[in-house]
Amino acid sequence: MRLGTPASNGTTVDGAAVNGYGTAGNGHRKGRHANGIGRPPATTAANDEKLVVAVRVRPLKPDEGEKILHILDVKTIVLDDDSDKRDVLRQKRTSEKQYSFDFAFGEDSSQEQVYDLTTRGLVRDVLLGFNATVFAYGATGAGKTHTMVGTAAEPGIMVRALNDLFTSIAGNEPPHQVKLSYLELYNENIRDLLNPSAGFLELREDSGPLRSPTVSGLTEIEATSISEVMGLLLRGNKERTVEPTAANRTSSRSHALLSVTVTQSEADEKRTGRLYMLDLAGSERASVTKNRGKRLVEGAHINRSLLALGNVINALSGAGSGSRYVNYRDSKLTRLLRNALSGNCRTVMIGHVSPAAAHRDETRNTLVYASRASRISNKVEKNELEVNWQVTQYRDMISDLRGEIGRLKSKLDTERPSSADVRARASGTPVKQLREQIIATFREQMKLRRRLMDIDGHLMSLGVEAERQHQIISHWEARKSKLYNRPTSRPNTSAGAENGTESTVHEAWSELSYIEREQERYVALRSSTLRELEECREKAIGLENDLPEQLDSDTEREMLSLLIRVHELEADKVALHGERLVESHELRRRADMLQRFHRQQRLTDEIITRQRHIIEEGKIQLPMDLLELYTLYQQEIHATTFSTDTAGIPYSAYDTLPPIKEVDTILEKRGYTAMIPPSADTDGPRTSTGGSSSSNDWELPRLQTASSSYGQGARNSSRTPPTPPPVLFPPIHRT
Ligand SMILES: Nc1ncnc2c1ncn2[C@@H]1O[C@H](COP(=O)(O)OP(=O)(O)OP(=O)(O)O)[C@@H](O)[C@H]1O
Repeated sequence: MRLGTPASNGTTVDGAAVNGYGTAGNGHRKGRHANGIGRPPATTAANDEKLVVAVRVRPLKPDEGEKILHILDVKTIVLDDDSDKRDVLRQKRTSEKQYSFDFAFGEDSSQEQVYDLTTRGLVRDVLLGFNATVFAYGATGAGKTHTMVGTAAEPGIMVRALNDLFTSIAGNEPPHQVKLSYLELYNENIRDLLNPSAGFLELREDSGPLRSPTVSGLTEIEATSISEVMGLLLRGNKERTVEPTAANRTSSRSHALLSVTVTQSEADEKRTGRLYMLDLAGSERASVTKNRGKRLVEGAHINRSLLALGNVINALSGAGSGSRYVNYRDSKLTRLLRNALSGNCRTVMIGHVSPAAAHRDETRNTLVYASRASRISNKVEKNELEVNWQVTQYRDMISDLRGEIGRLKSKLDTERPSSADVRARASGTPVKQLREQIIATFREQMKLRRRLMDIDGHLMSLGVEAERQHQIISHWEARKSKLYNRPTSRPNTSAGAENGTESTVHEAWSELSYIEREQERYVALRSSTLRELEECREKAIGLENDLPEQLDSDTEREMLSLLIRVHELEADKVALHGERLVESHELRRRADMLQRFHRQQRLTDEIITRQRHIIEEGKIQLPMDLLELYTLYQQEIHATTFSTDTAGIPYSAYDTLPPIKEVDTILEKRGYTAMIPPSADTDGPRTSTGGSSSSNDWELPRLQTASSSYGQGARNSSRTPPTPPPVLFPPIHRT
């Protein structure tokens, strides 16, 4: 079954429509919510929701010696990183590095503080119908289990969240349904912690375009009280694979995922939110854990899955140049977390570090990892709220009208009790038949319209997904220079992939084939639905045309016209919903396109800049026409100097533009000189922020080479010592 859904037969439901892992909570309604919290309709389309990143420092143990970490303020951690001291050239530089996060928790932070600032809000969101995830990351022995599970005296996030949840829903009408599932991922095998005898469970992906993860046969238990839910949690925790290692006497050797689903049903509405709480196994170095044999194999699995998670975080955070394919398939952990990291879910990551000098490397890695993670943003589709809110308004209007019809109906009955003939006709005559036929055709129309809307929505998702796959393929082709050297053709799938990148492209092609087949199927479905709808509409018009001749009184006419109006409004409501959906899809498509253009532009700028350095260094005489083109290009740069880029960052390329004297001269003649700032050394070594940590393993090498001396430094090389290269315009990684 899909992770966290009650189905037990392994079947899946369409993520967008029902309860897919990581998909948006789906029951929204107007005004007050069940927990009494009112939420105004969101006014934006899909919102970029940054992943919230917190880091917690565990207390230093008595035998751990020197401390290398301290908390500067509520957001900043300072690491005394002596790695630079080993570097003779950098010995004079400060060895302290600052890392900033959404929250920094010191050694004396309490379980309550950590819960309040990281997870309490998520519980509220889940009750509003959103999905949310909180996960603990860090080296082995850094305090993850302490934060997530805790002890009886100091309960952790899982216990507090469940407590909060039950307190919030107590006494609510209609009552909430709370379901719990708890699994562990041990050596790439999934075990049901609530039913360990079930053996290893299979992780599947459903057939929808979102490919939502589904764990086949996972138990989901309904809990009606806090004591029941605590019993389940305790039971699950006892089943976790925990072993002593040299680094931690009670080291969790598995990743544990607790999923809590909260549903509230009222009339025909259903609101579902999910909270995922994840205690990851610790990243570790064999030399620290002194692991051998089985422990070493476990460690390798843990590290592999965490590396895959690191790569996903790296790719999602946009590190390196250009867009990168986000490969979730390298481990079950990333496949399980796919929607939590990239989908429609609010996510909080709590990094854990030890303050001891002995764990310096692990600590630095975690801090860099967490810095990367803080660049990720998730799209949480609040727009659904807005659409649903408007739909609810229509529904209110319709129910008002229905009330009016009821009143009219009784008026009709009471005002004409004496006329037996009229009564007889009203209860079994053409007017009644007509009315029923009209209702039936409208209902049919509604059904068809809804179907059409679903089809359109699905087709659009497929279109967006196809575009994404095309993008992956064209990146790969560009990298391989295939765009220029040979015609594009689909790789021979039977030949097998040569390397990791190619296998990614093979996946993209197969995904694309699947999408194309789906598109064909849905286009055919759309045409037949449209045909049916047209027939139904014609039938309704025919019935309406018959009406006036059959009606005897003004009240009857009024009643029927109101009836029709009700259905018209219902039709408008569905159409509005559809249009909104179309708009939000279109916005997403355009945002993707803009991003793509933006990346292209940055690449072009980078290429031009590099070429200009070569020209500068080689003192190459430019042909006049190229000089003219450079001049035009420079003018364009001027024109956009004070504009804003798509990410809202003022786009100012000129301050980093390496000057070409001839172009500058031409510009000067055209009156632009005043706008050219002096060439500045803007890319000096940055050592004091986490995001720019030089010890970042994931960062791709910068495009400019350290050996190239250019700009002011190059031209004045006889007078001044070489300076570090300025940032080329515009920095590519700023997207
Ligand atoms: N904030 C804290 N306050 C007090 N004790 C802590 C804190 N954090 C961790 N500890 C203690 O440190 C030890 C290691 O912590 P814990 O087991 O939570 O680490 P872990 O990161 O989950 O390790 P592993 O990945 O090996 O499971 C435990 O004895 C725990 O009680």
